[in-house]
Amino acid sequence: MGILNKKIVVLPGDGIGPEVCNEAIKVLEAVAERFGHRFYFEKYLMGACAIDATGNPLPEETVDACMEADAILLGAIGDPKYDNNPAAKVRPEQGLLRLRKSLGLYANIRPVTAYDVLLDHSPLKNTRIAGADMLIFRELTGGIYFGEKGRTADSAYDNCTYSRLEIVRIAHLAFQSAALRRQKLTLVDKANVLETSRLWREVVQDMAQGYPDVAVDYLFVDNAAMQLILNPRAFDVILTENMFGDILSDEASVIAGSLGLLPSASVGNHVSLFEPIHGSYPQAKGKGIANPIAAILSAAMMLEHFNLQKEADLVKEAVHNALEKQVLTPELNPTSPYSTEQVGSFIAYYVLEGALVVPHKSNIEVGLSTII
Ligand SMILES: NC(=O)C1=CN([C@@H]2O[C@H](COP(=O)(O)OP(=O)(O)OC[C@H]3O[C@@H](n4cnc5c(N)ncnc54)[C@H](O)[C@@H]3O)[C@@H](O)[C@H]2O)C=CC1
Ligand SMILES: CC(C)CC(=O)C(=O)O
Ligand SMILES: [Mg+2]
Repeated sequence: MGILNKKIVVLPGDGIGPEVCNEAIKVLEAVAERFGHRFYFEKYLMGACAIDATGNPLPEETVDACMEADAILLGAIGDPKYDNNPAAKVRPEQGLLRLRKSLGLYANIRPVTAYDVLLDHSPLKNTRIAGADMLIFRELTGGIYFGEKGRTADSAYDNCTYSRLEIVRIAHLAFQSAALRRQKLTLVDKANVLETSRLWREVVQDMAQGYPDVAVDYLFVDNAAMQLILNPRAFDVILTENMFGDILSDEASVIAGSLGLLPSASVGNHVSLFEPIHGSYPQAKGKGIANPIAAILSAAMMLEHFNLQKEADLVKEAVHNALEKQVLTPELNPTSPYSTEQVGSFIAYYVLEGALVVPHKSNIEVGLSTII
């Protein structure tokens, strides 16, 4: 792959979103410098910051810029002033949902890996978590988050609808991925109760005949929530609808070690979007304690999307090195002295310079003038 020019729209959002985005950009700039690529970053508003500035959680110019981009990097959106006000008419989350729908981002892909290097330092070493490695395909533009909603003084409803087409298109991606991995696909649904889940099961059963090498099994979501913790190594590819995927992937982040470690890619028919699976973690805003690795690994997924596999592998290697050298934010080690920015700089430095022997102040605080 030659030298690439790419325009990346950045939606930092709210809370810790801007902090983790800055670290992902720092790492992408290190990749660009090392390999000669040109990445152009343009920041736009979405979420609570956009409501504050324009009254709209997803301004028109943000959608237009996203449509024109080669890829989108998103931090996170959300603010307690809306979460704690059930009567709010405009909400940051509406911006994110509308963006996903406008860009047709129907598949959200969330890798979950148990990091040996973290387990080595943990009482969880040699437990059932070790070796877990799965990929969650979460449907992202249908289901209950997008159905008709209503409210009276004493009642409320949210409708859940799925069409065959919405299931087929993401199921193909999940089957193709399973075929390239360990040939196992688990559909998670609630087909004992929900009509939509029965449609998911019918469609996936039909499609399984076209993928004879992939073993398919079916789990009700309540059982799946338990099996994820009990026997995470049993999972390879998980395919599920929007809300179940949202909930199960946050649960699965505990297998990796922290919500701050899990990246994602959202794909559809046009531009793709890359974002950590976590939210805006408002309690941590400005404290320098947010883990930037989920955002950095989302940037690595973006590099894979650009077919820059060598570059993506280097970023992942740099993340492993940081975990191995215990350059961690405090949720992974409460005694760790490293901030969001220092973890990001350490990873960027590795990308720029290659292997480091020890985490030393000089590797983290200085020598980075070209990328920070
Ligand atoms: N994609 C998005 O932009 C999402 C936005 N949200 C929004 O975020 C706001 C906060 O929601 P919460 O339910 O508190 O979820 P959250 O994901 O922001 O935080 C939940 C917990 O996960 C941990 N955590 C999250 N990110 C972390 C990081 N980078 N490093 C270390 N620990 C981390 C913290 O312990 C935190 O208390 C809400 O307004 C919500 O609507 C929630 C999920 C996704
Ligand atoms: C607005 C929410 C659906 C965001 C969320 O929790 C997620 O995408 O994981
Ligand atoms: Mg979520």
